[in-house]
Amino acid sequence: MSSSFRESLGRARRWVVKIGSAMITDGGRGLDAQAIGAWVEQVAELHAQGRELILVSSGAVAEGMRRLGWARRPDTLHELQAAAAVGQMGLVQAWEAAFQRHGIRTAQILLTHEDVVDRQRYLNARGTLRTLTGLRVIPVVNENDTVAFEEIRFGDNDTLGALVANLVEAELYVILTDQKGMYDRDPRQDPAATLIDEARAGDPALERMAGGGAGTLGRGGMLTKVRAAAKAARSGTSTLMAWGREPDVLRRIALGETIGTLLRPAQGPVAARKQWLAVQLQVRGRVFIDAGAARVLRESGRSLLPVGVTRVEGDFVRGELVACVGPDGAEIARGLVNYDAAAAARILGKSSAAIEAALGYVDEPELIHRDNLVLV
Ligand SMILES: Nc1ncnc2c1ncn2[C@@H]1O[C@H](COP(=O)(O)OP(=O)(O)O)[C@@H](O)[C@H]1O
Ligand SMILES: N[C@@H](CCC(=O)OP(=O)(O)O)C(=O)O
Repeated sequence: MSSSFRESLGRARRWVVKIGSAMITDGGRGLDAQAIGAWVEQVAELHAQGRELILVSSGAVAEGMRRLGWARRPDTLHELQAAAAVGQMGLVQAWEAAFQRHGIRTAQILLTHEDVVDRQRYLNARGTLRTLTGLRVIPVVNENDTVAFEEIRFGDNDTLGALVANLVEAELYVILTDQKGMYDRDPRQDPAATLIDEARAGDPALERMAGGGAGTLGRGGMLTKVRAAAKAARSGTSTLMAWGREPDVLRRIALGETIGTLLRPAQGPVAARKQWLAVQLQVRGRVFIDAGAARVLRESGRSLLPVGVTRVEGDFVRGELVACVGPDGAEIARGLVNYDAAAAARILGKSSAAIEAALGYVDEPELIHRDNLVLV
């Protein structure tokens, strides 16, 4: 069962890949261009297969420390922020240069905690990330260290990566770190520690096995990774922790190979995503549907096709949440819409086969896919 799950996970379309400070700076010796080149080559390959990838890259503080000649992670917030500001320049330069060799554009996204917890900003960040991946750009995300106050800092990029996975509803969250995965205890403390192949994300036993306090470069250690996996699971995202220097690590994950530690969500992605969208998102518009469509949504749990829609209201973009309202004015369901308001207005009442003639392109035959639809 596990290996077939790995195989299906390998086919995941949307990935968030987080790379820790120790990995990217070769233990603090400076940005490791060779390692970056190897990851980028693999990301470019997965990207060419039509997948969407978002990188969460640590290393700004570590690279800043190196550039400033500091051997020890500073204690004061302003020194940390200064180091991050210096190092972030090198970080994005390194990613951009490596992706340029494959003709792939990159974008820098710096996020604070507020960008994810505030609904308006949340939608903004989500919309921007989705637009970028839609444009086939690879976003490179880091915490906005220079403006984040101590109390609102993500504090570690493991958590930031999980929240980004929630934002874009990624199927897979890969954490590349300096260990082969998660062990039953800290392998630095006890070389007899054994690697965990698979566990349930959020299992409290995992926290007891995870050591906190990372080395001089990173912040999180294993505890934040375990907690991040639990957060990622809220959107049905599976987390896979693996060694960043493992040859062909991303390619092999994509092939479904058993590598690293897999932390699986208890709920399947569909159920988790439905729950997530019901509580997290704001309704951006309404689509009015006819009696036939209302019946199939209620009774057969099917997707909403444009043919059953009579009118649209609101200014939504693709991927946003809209309410489906029946002929009697009552809300029947909510779901993530596959077309923006203008396109939806042009295809309403039409059969799915007629979408291309109306728009000149087809994103999806459904207006709202049943996986993204919750009855209310
Ligand atoms: N149970 C565990 N399994 C694996 N690593 C652990 C465990 N407990 C603590 N660790 C430590 O966590 C470290 C990885 O975390 P961290 O240094 O924050 O890396 P990163 O920079 O990739 O986020 C490992 O080097 C290891 O010493
Ligand atoms: N924003 C910080 C992230 C620090 C951090 O979380 O590091 P890590 O635990 O190595 O992922 C930086 O770029 O240095």
